[in-house]
Amino acid sequence: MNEFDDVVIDARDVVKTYDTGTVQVQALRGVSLQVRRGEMVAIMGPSGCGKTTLLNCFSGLDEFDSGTVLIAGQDIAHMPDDRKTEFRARDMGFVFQTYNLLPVLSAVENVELPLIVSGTRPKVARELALEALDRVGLRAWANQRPAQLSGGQRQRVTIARALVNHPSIVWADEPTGALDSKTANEIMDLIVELNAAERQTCVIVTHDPKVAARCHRTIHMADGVIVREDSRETMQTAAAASGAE
Ligand SMILES: Nc1ncnc2c1ncn2[C@@H]1O[C@H](COP(=O)(O)OP(=O)(O)OP(=O)(O)O)[C@@H](O)[C@H]1O
Repeated sequence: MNEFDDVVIDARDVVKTYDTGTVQVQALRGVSLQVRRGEMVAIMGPSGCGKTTLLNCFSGLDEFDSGTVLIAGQDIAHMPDDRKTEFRARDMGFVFQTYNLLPVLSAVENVELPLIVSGTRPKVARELALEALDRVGLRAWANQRPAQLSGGQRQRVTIARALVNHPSIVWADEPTGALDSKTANEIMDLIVELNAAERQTCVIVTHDPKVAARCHRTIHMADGVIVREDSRETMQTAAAASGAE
């Protein structure tokens, strides 16, 4: 672990209960995880085990009952909402399975949107958005709307939007879930390349052992807790054995 220095995500004993009024579901039952700067960590486990809940709670998108989450030393759960929003906009990028792109906006307008919302001047936002599209190989598609792009291209736009601010942490929930395996592989190439170039910390929820095999380590969850951790080498062997190579 010497190639990574400081801990940027430090979660201790996080408990999260959903209360639907009729039933209470304890989705996280005391989860602790430390992730170091520049690490790519995959979160795997059966459907309903708490992966998305972990991502939402750790990234400050959702509240939790108890425990602590420090991001770069900052206790985001207890930040005032406006500061939390600003912190997320500045330091975090989000990539979801369903692209969450606005259909009426062009690729470049989608990418610049978070910058405009956080107060960047439109001219500067446009330059940064074009530069981000360049990084994902889509500058020539800047004026196309999402419907005019393939699934892989749309996911690239989502990645450009997540990276436009050069965030220190990227949270990805099934980033390749909607893609065929060749395109999924290309998207992972891109994520790995960007991680290597910018030393972003990436937390990736995935069902795909091939995706996990590209990460530095894989955390396995079951029923709201972390049950095991595997190295990249172990996941590469597992991916190969499952025929996923
Ligand atoms: N908004 C909600 N209200 C009530 N229960 C919820 C809510 N969101 C999630 N849950 C429950 O919390 C548990 C964990 O859900 P979560 O979405 O984190 O699982 P997951 O591992 O990401 O699943 P999947 O792989 O299917 O996406 C599940 O039992 C789920 O039904």
